[in-house]
Amino acid sequence: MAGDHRLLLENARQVVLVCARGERFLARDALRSLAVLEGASLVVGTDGLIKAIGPADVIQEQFSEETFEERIDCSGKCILPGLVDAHTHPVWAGERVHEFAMKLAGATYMEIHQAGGGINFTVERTRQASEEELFGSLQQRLQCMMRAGTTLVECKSGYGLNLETELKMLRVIERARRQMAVGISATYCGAHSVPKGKTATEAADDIINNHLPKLKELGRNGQIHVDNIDVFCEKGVFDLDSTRRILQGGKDIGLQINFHGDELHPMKAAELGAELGARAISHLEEVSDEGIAAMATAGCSAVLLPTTAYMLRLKQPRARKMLDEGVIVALGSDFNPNAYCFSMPMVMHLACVNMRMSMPEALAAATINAAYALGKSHTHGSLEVGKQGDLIIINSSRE
Ligand SMILES: N=CN[C@@H](CCC(=O)O)C(=O)O
Ligand SMILES: [Zn+2]
Repeated sequence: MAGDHRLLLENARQVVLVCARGERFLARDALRSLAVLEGASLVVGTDGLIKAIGPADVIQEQFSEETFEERIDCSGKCILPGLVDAHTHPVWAGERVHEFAMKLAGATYMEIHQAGGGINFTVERTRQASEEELFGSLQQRLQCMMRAGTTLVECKSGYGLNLETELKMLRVIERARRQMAVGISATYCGAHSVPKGKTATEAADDIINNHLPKLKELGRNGQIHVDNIDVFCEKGVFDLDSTRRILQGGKDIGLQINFHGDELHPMKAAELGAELGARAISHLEEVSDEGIAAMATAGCSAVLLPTTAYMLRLKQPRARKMLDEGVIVALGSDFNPNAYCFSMPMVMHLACVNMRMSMPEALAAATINAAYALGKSHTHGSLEVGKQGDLIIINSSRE
């Protein structure tokens, strides 16, 4: 039924705005208390944007003459912004359950990787898979994420490594972006691993000379929209020099830098990211003190991935140190064949228990700060007038 507005959420016990003054991120003291309204209503317009939020009686009075396509009685319930998942690898074929058994028997992530398993195992299977098959599994995975409250998700390529398969993955992500009711930030991750038969330098040359020009062309004519460039900067994968060249190449064609760094070995990835103006760096289990300070100064966000440290039995990233130093801390599920988690609530829980983040810090990290990591905190990540009407209603009266 047509109406003046799409949606009226009435009389919620609590509306957790997260922030209310147009903040692009929350850090330091701003994380101590999030913006919350009690006994409030919220209106979403036909354009999908938030039109009004306020005390239930004020909204009722203000909109008394207007019609809504849908009204939901939120008495006794709590409204939150949709969750933002800042790091996922959701396009792939081929299970890696056998590797879980190997890890349980003592093998490390890198031992499996160097023996041709891990990412390169998934690359083989993903190269063989049809676009239709990849789209079908992506659709199902995104639906699972949405059911757990995610409304904006970063999606990486990176199981193709050659141009043909990287483009196939990016087309699949583009199709989901156009067809599905979830926000997507697309990341080109052609430097996720060094392909068989190439050195890291050769792979970097191929990316810079062949992949990036093609992405630029496809972006220009509107065929594929890519937001971010990623590299797995790690000992035995891409060293600091190759990482720098690839990220700079991506930045030169207008992509935001958002990469894997300082995960298994200290690489000075954080220092590099700060220098290059990176939006975000993920993992950071092995980040240096200098790297943390550089990220705080540069406004480069840290995307922490509690499922990785849990799955691989790594030491936890130093979330408390980062928060104390003023780094913008965000969270991601890292959904991939090695860390099979769709749920940002589970990620927030692990962040609280294992990384010692407070509940408000975890919620900000999974909303406004994750949106910042994707360059989308002007439109996503909090409930404020003019922002996207992405929200979740939970049958619980309090934040
Ligand atoms: N560390 C690199 N990439 C992924 C793992 C991908 C895989 O193992 O397939 C991560 O973020 O955890
Ligand atoms: Zn990753």
